Amino acid sequence: MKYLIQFLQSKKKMLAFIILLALFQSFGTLMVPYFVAKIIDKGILEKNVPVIISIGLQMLAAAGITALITLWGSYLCADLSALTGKYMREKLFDKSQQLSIKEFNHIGTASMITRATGDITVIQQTMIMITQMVLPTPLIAVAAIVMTAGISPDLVYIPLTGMLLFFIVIFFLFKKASPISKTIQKRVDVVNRIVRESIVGIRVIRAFDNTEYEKKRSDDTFTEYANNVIRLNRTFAAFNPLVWAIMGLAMAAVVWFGGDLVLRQTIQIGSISAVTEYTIMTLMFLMMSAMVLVYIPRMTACLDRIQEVLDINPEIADATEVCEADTDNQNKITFQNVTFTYKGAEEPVLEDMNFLCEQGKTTAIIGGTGSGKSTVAALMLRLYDIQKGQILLEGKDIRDITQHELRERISYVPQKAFLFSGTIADNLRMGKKDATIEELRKAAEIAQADSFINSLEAGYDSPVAQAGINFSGGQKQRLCIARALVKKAPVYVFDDSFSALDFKTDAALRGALKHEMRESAVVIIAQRISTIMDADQIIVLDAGSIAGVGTHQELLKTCSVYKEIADSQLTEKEAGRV
Ligand SMILES: Nc1ncnc2c1ncn2[C@@H]1O[C@H](COP(=O)(O)OP(=O)(O)OP(=O)(O)O)[C@@H](O)[C@H]1O
Repeated sequence: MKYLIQFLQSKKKMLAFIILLALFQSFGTLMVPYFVAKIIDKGILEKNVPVIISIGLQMLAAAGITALITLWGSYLCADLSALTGKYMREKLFDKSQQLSIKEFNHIGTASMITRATGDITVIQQTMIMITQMVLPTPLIAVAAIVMTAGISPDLVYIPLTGMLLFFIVIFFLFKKASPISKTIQKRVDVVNRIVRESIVGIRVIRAFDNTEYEKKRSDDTFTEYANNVIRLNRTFAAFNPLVWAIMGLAMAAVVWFGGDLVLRQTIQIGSISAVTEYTIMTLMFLMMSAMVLVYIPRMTACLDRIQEVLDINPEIADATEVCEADTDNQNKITFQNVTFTYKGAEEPVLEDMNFLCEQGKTTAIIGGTGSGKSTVAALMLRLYDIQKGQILLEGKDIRDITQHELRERISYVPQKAFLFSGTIADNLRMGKKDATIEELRKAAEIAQADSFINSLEAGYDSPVAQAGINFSGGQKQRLCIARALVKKAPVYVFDDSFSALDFKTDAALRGALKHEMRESAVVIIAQRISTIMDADQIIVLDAGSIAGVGTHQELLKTCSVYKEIADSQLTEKEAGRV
């Protein structure tokens, strides 16, 4: 609720104007019964045609003006609701960019998507309903009571009793509907997760012939959701006839008691029609409000879920006093006694790591699955903060420079090749918005992607589907490498980025990289020895510790872990031992 209040405070004038329009709308709505009463009493009963015409015209004008005011109010309400959605989505997006990977994972992708889409839509729709249906209700109720009292104080008890009965019904309705509304919103998260998994994992589901199991899983989830919605609708099904009964009783009471007053000549006959209309109108607005109010627990549940994300204090934040990296420093990345443990893990994933990546040199990191290679890359980018030691970029602790500067100075190719929808050129320009087509071509040539891009009909303007699914694994990897190369940076990190390339392309790419990257430090993480055997230094990781550092030939002699990997992958001749 805090963020909604914050937003509404910034839109005070607009809100005040909407309330003012609601006031006029309520007044205008109540004017119609007033004119009807007057037409009956002064025109029809007295057979005075000019009065009928004159009051009829006044009535027409009042109805027309009220309609225009209502239209204006609706327009502003829709605007306010759209702006609320925009504000909340922008805030959520900004926050999602600040959260650490751990914090993001804690919320979960499916839930994050539901919060940014469905939850905000619920808030927007409920806001429109509140401003249009709930806001005028107290104004109409008070004005109707006052106007009824003006006609006859004796008849005031009828709308008051009607309202009292109505509130009793509402109280029980709320008690039953609120928990169901809250449950429905929670179930939406589960529905989204199941739908997302069954769409993203469609290939695996089909490959494992798991369709029946998935169908049952989604059926159960959808049924649970539907059952809750049915329960809510049933509750309302009982509500509607009750309210209509109250309205009918109120009308009968007005005619009964009003008729008696007319016979005693205390009020005129037209007044009965006015009081009936006031009573019905008040109860109708109350009924609409009640229907909207049932959505409020759902809206507050959505607001709470958004607030939960926005209130997270990102664990990785820039220091209050930051310094700039020393661009002349040749020691591009330094790990000094680095120890890192993932939250919740018992053992450190990396322990007491020391190494240096120098300008113009290629540092390779090799090791078995789960030995901590990708974690090293993540730590360089400060996706996690280390518990012990220091990581330096150009001589400065990465916690002392801004995250923006750090990530500006490192160009990174992730292990899992990911492309965004758009064109190839859009994707390549991610790290350098103003890169010329020549720059794109050059990067693609180094990444061995130029020839396949040129073979496409639209070349660099060829469309990339969502997540790059219209490209093969190897093509995606080459495009991701080209994307990283377009960005000029003193440090390049390739996290297992050559794994989907054939040996020939891998070799051609490494040759081109060596030639082009003389001014930068290059870090290549790999599982294949052939990818890294000509690196200037190779770091061998074994269960989070450095088992050896040196060149290929040195490690063959000194590091048993490396020798084991080499023996399993290369022939004697390939390993350079003969
Ligand atoms: N977000 C995480 N939370 C907890 N543990 C993690 C997380 N990411 C990785 N790990 C654990 O840290 C260890 C090292 O993972 P890492 O991804 O760095 O290994 P890797 O050497 O790159 O493996 P691979 O070659 O299979 O990609 C693994 O045991 C893994 O289970």
